Amino acid sequence: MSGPQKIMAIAIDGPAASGKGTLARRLAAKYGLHHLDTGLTYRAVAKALLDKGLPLDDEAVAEREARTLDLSRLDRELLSTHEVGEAASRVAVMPGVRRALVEKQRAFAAMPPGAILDGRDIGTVVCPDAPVKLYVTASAAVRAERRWKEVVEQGGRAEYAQILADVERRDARDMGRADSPLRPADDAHLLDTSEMDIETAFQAACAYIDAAFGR
Ligand SMILES: Nc1ncnc2c1ncn2[C@@H]1O[C@H](COP(=O)(O)OP(=O)(O)OP(=O)(O)O)[C@@H](O)[C@H]1O
Ligand SMILES: Nc1ccn([C@@H]2O[C@H](COP(=O)(O)O)[C@@H](O)[C@H]2O)c(=O)n1
Repeated sequence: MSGPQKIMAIAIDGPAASGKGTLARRLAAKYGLHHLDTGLTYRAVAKALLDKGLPLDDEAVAEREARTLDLSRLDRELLSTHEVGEAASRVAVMPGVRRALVEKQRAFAAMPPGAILDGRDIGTVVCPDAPVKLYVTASAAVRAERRWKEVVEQGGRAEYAQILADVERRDARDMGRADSPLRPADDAHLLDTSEMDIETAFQAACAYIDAAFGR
């Protein structure tokens, strides 16, 4: 008789536009794991407030939205706007919102055979016992350029200087908040992709994960 199935959890954190989502999606496909972009959960709460004309600074109201969030209904395309991202980083400072979302994220992480979660506090708060933690980063200038290219390739208009200012403001808010600030977990593996393309970053992450799991 086989014992209980071992759950494999991989935690990926990093600042805005560092490439953690791109990496997490590819790693989930390679290792056959579920994937949750936890940024979408904060974005969904923010969008619900915006759509209903509710204030972004009322914690009780925002927590109520967070408690009713259905993780199976996160629509990346609808949630990807700049306005929603900004609003998400404002509701993400609220402990009540974080508590509600972290409960849901932990339940997701416990699904067999395992999951990859990416965000800002996965290795430090959501899955502190994850056997593999990656902290993906790149300089603010490189991240802003990646985001600028993304917008232009999708047919949008963007000012590089404006995007750089947005990236820096988001970093300051995410790293400076009192509850669950963005920082690498003490046992996280640092992956600075400033000088890596997507494929090189993916191969570096796979090499680290395979070594951690003794493959
Ligand atoms: N190593 C890389 N080299 C060049 N471009 C990259 C690299 N990694 C990701 N990108 C590109 O940078 C952009 C941002 O990547 P991605 O959305 O994965 O970042 P993120 O950290 O998940 O951002 P956010 O937290 O803001 O959602 C995307 O257009 C992606 O294709
Ligand atoms: N684990 C997380 C994930 C995200 N946030 C906040 O949400 C904002 C939007 O996230 P994106 O990754 O989709 O850009 C982000 O700026 C954070 O404020 C978080 O706090 N914790």
